[in-house]
Amino acid sequence: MTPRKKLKGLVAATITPMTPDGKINLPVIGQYVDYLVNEQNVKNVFVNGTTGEGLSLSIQERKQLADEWVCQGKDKLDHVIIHVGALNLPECQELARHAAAIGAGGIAVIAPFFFKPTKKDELVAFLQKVASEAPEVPFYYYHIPPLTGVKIRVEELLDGIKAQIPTFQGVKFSDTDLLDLAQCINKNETGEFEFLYGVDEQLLGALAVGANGAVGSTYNYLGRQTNLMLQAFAKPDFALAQQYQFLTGEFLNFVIKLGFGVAQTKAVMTSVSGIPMGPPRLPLVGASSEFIIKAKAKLDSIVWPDGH
Ligand SMILES: CC(=O)N[C@@H]([C@@H](O)[C@H](O)[C@H](O)CO)[C@@H](O)CC(=O)C(=O)O
Repeated sequence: MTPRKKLKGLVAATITPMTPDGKINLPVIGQYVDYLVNEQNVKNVFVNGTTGEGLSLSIQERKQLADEWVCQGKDKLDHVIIHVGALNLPECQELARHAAAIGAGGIAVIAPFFFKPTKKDELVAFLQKVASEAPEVPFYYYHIPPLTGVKIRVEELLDGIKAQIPTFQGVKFSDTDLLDLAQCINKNETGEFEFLYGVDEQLLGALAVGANGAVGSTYNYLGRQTNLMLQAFAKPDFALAQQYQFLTGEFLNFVIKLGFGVAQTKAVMTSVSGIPMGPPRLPLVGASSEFIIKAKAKLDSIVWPDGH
């Protein structure tokens, strides 16, 4: 495999822009790339994941989106990771082959969650069959037990993983179990794997136990501020890093109480960036106008430590 720039820092979990009648709105992706790079200082993306409603899209739509992100991101983005997880193995494999063919910087896979793997070996066997379809592409396991219900601990999964999945590169860790994350990082003595944290409201805790970076929905519109938190942490200026985390937490705590998910993320991103993200796809339903007004007012009321 060609050596690549290590993935660290922020990764935006991309939203899938849709037209008012529910089709994929590919033409806005070029503008979206520029917005992430120029306004949010975010140069990595995770496409077709949870925020991207990947599991609500057809295989054809997922391929179109992957193509467009790779194409529009060329010479602008550092890493384009494509989520290729699905409920059945052939579709995952097809998407993995496609991601390899278009030159994606990485692929990621969630655990299948209708018939669920219950043991580590079952999960690894599934992941291995997907990874081997893209033998030159760095592979990430996407751990998101609140949505998949698959609670196999990652520190257990890591044992011997390289022998079975030579392309294994790391984990997108979307769980609040910082004990599991810390054990993974402790085992990763040589630093061969990357751990990208996925619960934005507690990223600082994950950084403290050694996460390399983060993948999340809020980095679409709070990337600039979260980057300042990463800088403060690296300095180190923990008091400043805490201020940023408290403020992003204040916003998320506010919207979570109102009811917050992918549909609401689409609405917030539309109002902050001006890029029309459109409605979500059923079974998700669009955010209410009351939510949009309150969320925007809350965001606007926050005074960030850098004065913006
Ligand atoms: C359950 C969920 O959607 N989690 C988000 C978070 O970024 C989440 O939106 C944020 O922490 C706010 O709760 C990400 O982990 C999901 C993600 O990275 C993805 O879209 O694949």
